[in-house]
Amino acid sequence: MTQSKKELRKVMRDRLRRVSPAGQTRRNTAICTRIAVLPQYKKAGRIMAYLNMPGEASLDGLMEQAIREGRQVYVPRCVGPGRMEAVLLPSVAAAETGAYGIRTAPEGSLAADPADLDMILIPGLAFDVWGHRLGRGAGFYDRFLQSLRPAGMLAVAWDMQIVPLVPIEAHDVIIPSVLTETRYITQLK
Ligand SMILES: Nc1nc2c(c(=O)[nH]1)N(C=O)[C@@H](CNc1ccc(C(=O)N[C@@H](CCC(=O)O)C(=O)O)cc1)CN2
Ligand SMILES: Nc1ncnc2c1ncn2[C@@H]1O[C@H](COP(=O)(O)OP(=O)(O)OP(=O)(O)O)[C@@H](O)[C@H]1O
Repeated sequence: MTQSKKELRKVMRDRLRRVSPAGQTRRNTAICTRIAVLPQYKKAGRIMAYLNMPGEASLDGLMEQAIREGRQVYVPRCVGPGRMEAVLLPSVAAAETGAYGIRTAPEGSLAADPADLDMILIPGLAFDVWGHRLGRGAGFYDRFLQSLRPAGMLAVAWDMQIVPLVPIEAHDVIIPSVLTETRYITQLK
């Protein structure tokens, strides 16, 4: 791994730690509202989102709403070194603590065929306007997204996570669109 990825992770962790709970809530509410009105989201019957770790935008409100609307919502479950699955979440309240202390779907939840997902909402520590993503350094999303359609992928972040340039390596998957509380940056035509 390049040293600069490591350095940027540290900078981002420090920056994200400083956001007040009220500031987080305000940003998260705006983000959930903005995703909910996207045409692509409105059409999506099978959505992969994520249960946030500290310093990530929370999609809990959006996921609850989507489940109430009868859509299938999936979240990551770590199943091996660098390998994850998308497992069906019956409700946000039903989430249990899994690997790395991250909430995930209860034991025995069905895994999706990743190719069947209409939309994949992707967390990260930092993104740039070219869709480069800095993750937590285990390569879970790079492997998971490797052979999937870019059109269904949407990165989700707070404004402060958009940086001038994310250092990338050959295996890094480009995420064609990024949504924040104020911006929607897309490479898609
Ligand atoms: N909300 C959420 N869920 C997710 C991810 C994510 O980024 N966000 N993941 C996306 O990948 C997977 C989990 N990935 C993780 C990767 C690393 C660490 C972690 O704790 N890393 C250590 C350093 C490890 C090391 O280098 O030895 C650390 O951050 O201190 C945690 C989760 C699956 N679920
Ligand atoms: N498609 C892949 N095939 C094999 N190895 C991979 C692949 N993608 C990433 N890796 C390996 O995984 C490790 C972590 O990659 P990287 O630093 O890009 O993770 P990340 O995207 O920041 O993490 P995460 O997706 O877990 O948030 C690297 O050592 C890389 O070589």
